[in-house]
Amino acid sequence: MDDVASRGMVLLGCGRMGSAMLKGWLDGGLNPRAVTVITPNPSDWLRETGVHVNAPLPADPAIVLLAVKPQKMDEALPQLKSLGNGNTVFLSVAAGITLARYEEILGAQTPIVRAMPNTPSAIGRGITGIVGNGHATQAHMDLAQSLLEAVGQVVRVADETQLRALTAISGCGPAYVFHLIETMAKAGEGAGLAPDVALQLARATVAGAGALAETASEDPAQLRINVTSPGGVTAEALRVLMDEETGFPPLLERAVAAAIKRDKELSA
Ligand SMILES: NC(=O)C1=CN([C@@H]2O[C@H](COP(=O)(O)OP(=O)(O)OC[C@H]3O[C@@H](n4cnc5c(N)ncnc54)[C@H](O)[C@@H]3O)[C@@H](O)[C@H]2O)C=CC1
Ligand SMILES: O=C(O)[C@@H]1CCC=N1
Repeated sequence: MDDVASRGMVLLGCGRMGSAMLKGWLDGGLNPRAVTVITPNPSDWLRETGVHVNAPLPADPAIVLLAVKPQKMDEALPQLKSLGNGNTVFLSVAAGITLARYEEILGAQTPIVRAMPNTPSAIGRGITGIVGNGHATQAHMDLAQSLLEAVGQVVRVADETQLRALTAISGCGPAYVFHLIETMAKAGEGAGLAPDVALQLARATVAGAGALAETASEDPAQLRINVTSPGGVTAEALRVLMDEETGFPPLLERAVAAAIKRDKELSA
């Protein structure tokens, strides 16, 4: 982090993901004057942080965070080409775009780390997978990891292809869980509860179960069994949800396969 404070950091794009990460770093004590953000539409929050917005680039920043949409990368990234092939690490959170594609744009000697975070990073509860190219040294990987740990847990994956599956599970996963909350609330309404009560029940149940799954010594399967009284009520619901043909297992398998297919399309 001393290196970031002295050489500086650049953010390309500062929407939901970029802001969540920047907030974590600033809350952790990073000097805003060490940060330069390039973004066409800076938010009020960003302007008030005291970072440099759309200012000239530092000559040799320690790190560049790439946080534009994958579809914007080809248009946005070439402006940073002068920082490639040096000792600046490029840390990308964009889905789908491969290390090889970054090397094509920035130069083959550029240290690049691909990362896939998720939106709970906004409250310091994210989980991010990372993988580096051949020029990302241990020190570069450690820098990327320590920056990402400011917003949650970090796992390193052995090779880039695994980032696809990780994206489909933890990158997209919060959306699946939010949809579970929505659909539980809807089902509660359908069964006669007031909408606000149904939403409160669904939200607290998912949050409470998540916290229990994270802290309990038992694994999730045992926690499920703990809820399921033999011959009781939960068992009947689980008979539907755990059905091998029509329940969660085949449904989630299809959802994950669809996410992976799209990730492949984005990297084509
Ligand atoms: N939202 C999520 O849950 C996750 C998103 N990601 C990745 O993070 C990246 C950003 O996603 P979000 O933050 O959700 O999108 P967003 O739309 O909130 O932010 C993108 C930002 O890039 C800016 N931008 C557009 N064109 C630009 C240009 N030419 N130069 C500089 N900035 C430009 C936009 O103004 C915007 O502020 C994507 O590549 C996505 O794949 C990764 C993990 C999770
Ligand atoms: O939907 C997307 O493409 C990004 C990647 C993971 C979460 N959001």
